Amino acid sequence: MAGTRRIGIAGSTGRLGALALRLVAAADDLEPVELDVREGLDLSGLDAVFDATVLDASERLVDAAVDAGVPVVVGTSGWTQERIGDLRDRGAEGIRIVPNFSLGSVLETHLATIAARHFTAVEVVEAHHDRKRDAPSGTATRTAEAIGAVRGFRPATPDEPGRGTIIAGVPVHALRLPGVVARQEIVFGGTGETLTIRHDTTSSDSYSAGILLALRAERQPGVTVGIDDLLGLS
Ligand SMILES: NC(=O)C1=CN([C@@H]2O[C@H](COP(=O)(O)OP(=O)(O)OC[C@H]3O[C@@H](n4cnc5c(N)ncnc54)[C@H](OP(=O)(O)O)[C@@H]3O)[C@@H](O)[C@H]2O)C=CC1
Ligand SMILES: O=C(O)C1=N[C@H](C(=O)O)C[C@H](O)C1
Repeated sequence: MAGTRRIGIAGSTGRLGALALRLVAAADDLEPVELDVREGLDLSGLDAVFDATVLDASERLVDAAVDAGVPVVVGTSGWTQERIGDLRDRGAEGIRIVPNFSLGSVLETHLATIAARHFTAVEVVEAHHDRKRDAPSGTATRTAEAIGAVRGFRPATPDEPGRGTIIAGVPVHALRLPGVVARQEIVFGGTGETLTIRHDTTSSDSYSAGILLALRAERQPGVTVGIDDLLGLS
């Protein structure tokens, strides 16, 4: 269709990719093209790519997109600060890595950066469905990094078995259970009080608005993490 932007969708057979495929197919201004990253990385004719695969495939896809000058919205979790730093060093442009597309989750992490100015002790507990392949979640990792950036690196006292994965000085605990979609609690401990910030994903519909916002956003220079800028939060 004239005037539509062609969006390559990698991982369109999976939960997140199938949602993106439906959203893009239903949008008047976007046209979906299903991509199987296992079969090749030809991105010609695409205006942007949406990635919802696994980390290894995601990294290869983003490398190919950087070479081809095609913008990418990455939904796949597991991108480390180090790998994002490598992309920036390569001069990557138009890459947006989104740990979580849901408005409530983005706000939860943002609110945690405010609380982090006032509390020195904090732990994160995330829960996801039992088909999730990675742990801790991309959202919990990003949350811990965002808290760590406010507090400065302060090693958590208990770096020992049974006390979670320490990310940017913050212990992160991961549960994988049937019956759960996604949930995250950020618990701050202070003098005679705790503050808990909790977000519940009850349906993957929560990702829809953020996916479309990211796909329709103007191409950003360099590498952007999250959709905070698109929500007026940064
Ligand atoms: N940012 C966000 O808001 C969200 C992020 N996610 C993240 O998105 C990613 C996908 O999640 P989800 O959709 O639940 O996962 P699924 O397991 O449902 O889907 C994974 C998709 O990746 C494809 N795939 C698997 N291995 C490879 C490979 N080696 N090369 C190419 N493609 C591959 C699968 O294809 P096939 O079917 O052929 O195996 C499938 O299409 C995860 O990292 C998850 O954490 C999930 C939800 C929200
Ligand atoms: O795999 C999932 O389901 C999700 N993955 C993302 C993550 O790792 O944080 C986002 C959301 O929590 C759902």
